[in-house]
Amino acid sequence: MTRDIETIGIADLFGPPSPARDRADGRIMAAASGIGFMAVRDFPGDAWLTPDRRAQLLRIFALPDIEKQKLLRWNFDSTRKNFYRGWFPLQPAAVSYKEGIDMGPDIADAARVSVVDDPLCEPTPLPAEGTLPGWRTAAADYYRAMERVGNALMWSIARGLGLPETIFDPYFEHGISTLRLIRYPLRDATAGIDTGGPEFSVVHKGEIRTIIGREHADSGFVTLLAQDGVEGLQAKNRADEWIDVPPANGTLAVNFGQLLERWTGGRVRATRHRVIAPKTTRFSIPFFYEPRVDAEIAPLPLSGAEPFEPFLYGDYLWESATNFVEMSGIKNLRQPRRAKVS
Ligand SMILES: O=C(O)CCC(=O)C(=O)O
Ligand SMILES: [Fe+2]
Repeated sequence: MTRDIETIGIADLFGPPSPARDRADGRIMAAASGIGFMAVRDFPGDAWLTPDRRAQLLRIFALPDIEKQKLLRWNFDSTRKNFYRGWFPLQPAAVSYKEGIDMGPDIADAARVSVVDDPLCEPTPLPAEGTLPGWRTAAADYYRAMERVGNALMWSIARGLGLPETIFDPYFEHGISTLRLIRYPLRDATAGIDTGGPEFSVVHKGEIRTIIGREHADSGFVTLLAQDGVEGLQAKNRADEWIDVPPANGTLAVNFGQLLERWTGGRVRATRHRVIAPKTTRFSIPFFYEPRVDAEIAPLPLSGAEPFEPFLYGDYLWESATNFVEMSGIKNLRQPRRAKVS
């Protein structure tokens, strides 16, 4: 088992079966079942991972407040009809000090919002084209590039588990992956918020650092995270130590979500992570690769894996995602589509 976060070239995942692809599969599975974090490079769409290209997406943060407010979610502006997609503003009293936007598959293809009455499938409020020319096209392109990487990793993980590589495919057709853009500004020392408590700060290499992203594990299958050159992300290793996940151009940090951990009976690890305040504003771009809302998640044919009661992805996701502070106050707005067997 490796202690550090490995960088893995994944070009071979996009080609035919080969010894090189087998080696990449092996390294990915070792990361997935070991530390639960890796960095990947060399894939179609990796041209996105430069400061200039990321800046095309991050332009949205320079919009005047009045434009951002038009994108707010219902829990921040009750005149809005969107609950799950859209803008979350800074919440100064919360440990997580960030603003940003959550975008769904309709960003890549407008036909991919569902007519079903489900907030998990609602359309994403987006800035008008005239306000941010070319931005929607860039975000659509980025979303599609990340879906492709997520898909390639999904196939690799299936092979790594000794399962047919297409075993997950039906679950991911019409998936509801989220592209999120985040900005963590420096905390405003004059805001009157007492950040002196232990939940707000940690000692890192002898220095007191404020936490700006609360410790958590992600909910979905895999997360593909583009960092924007500024440090701060940390992952918890198996020895329960916090290790830095340094940003590097041309790479995505990858971690595995709780869905995959449950699905594989714990064979893959959903690693906990957090963000500590850097010296400058931090931006990050996570892409949460996720199945369709009505996917029925049942135990995989893995020997020795703990069985579990099948569940619907949407029910599980809503329960999990609405615990995060940017989704506060909406849990009761969606009822499980399947009653729990008690
Ligand atoms: O900003 C980061 O680097 C981490 C973001 C994150 O963990 C999340 O949004 O789930
Ligand atoms: Fe996360």
